[in-house]
Amino acid sequence: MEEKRLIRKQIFAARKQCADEQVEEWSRQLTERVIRLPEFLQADRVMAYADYNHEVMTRFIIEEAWKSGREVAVPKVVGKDMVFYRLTDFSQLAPGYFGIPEPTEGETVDWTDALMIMPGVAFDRENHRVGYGGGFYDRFLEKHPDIQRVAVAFDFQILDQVPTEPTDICPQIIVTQSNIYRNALPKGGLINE
Ligand SMILES: Nc1nc2c(c(=O)[nH]1)N(C=O)[C@@H](CNc1ccc(C(=O)N[C@@H](CCC(=O)O)C(=O)O)cc1)CN2
Ligand SMILES: Nc1ncnc2c1ncn2[C@@H]1O[C@H](COP(=O)(O)OP(=O)(O)OP(=O)(O)O)[C@@H](O)[C@H]1O
Repeated sequence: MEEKRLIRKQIFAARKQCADEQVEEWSRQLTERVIRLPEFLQADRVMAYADYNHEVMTRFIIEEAWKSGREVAVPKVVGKDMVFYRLTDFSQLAPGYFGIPEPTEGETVDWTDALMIMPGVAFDRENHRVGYGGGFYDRFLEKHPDIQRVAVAFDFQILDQVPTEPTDICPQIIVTQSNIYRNALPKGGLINE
């Protein structure tokens, strides 16, 4: 869809403009919110992603998860699917699909009950999500309905409205450096924490 293409273009440009230090600072702030969520505290398993190109850095969330004894996995693209591999050290990652850091080898996991930290390009306050357009998360989540979905994004990735499709699976919670959006509340209500 043309509108999604324009949104991706706009957000990629904004992400590119951010200084590395800014991305890191916001990612650290956002991590503090994520690790205080009851959903995170209750999770034994965290399905994260390995960031690239100024996405929200997941390194601090992953380190916190390890520190508190939680298991962590990250995705690798295999054909049209994502396969999650257990991650115990960042040295297990190497540039893969479109240069995204991916696990090179190791143990795959098939968790049905876990907390997922989702990436995304843009979101709106009703928790609709636009990704890179591969449909990887929608296809994976369709098969894993019990996985809790927490998206992470910078404030500039939250738009008034983003286009949706019937196959989209939205995050239940979006965390930015300054807000938490929960779609269980009316109109995806805003909670300041
Ligand atoms: N860090 C990270 N890992 C992830 C995702 C993600 O969003 N972030 N994914 C989430 O699905 C999956 C990979 N999905 C992708 C889907 C399409 C393209 C792609 O076509 N990239 C091109 C064009 C980008 C564009 O301009 O639209 C490129 O990078 O050149 C890349 C990744 C799995 N791993
Ligand atoms: N459950 C599904 N089954 C089959 N096709 C799907 C499914 N979910 C999405 N698709 C298709 O995948 C394509 C990309 O979907 P979409 O634009 O929503 O990707 P995205 O969520 O932005 O990307 P990503 O999840 O990779 O970040 C679309 O053509 C869509 O119809």
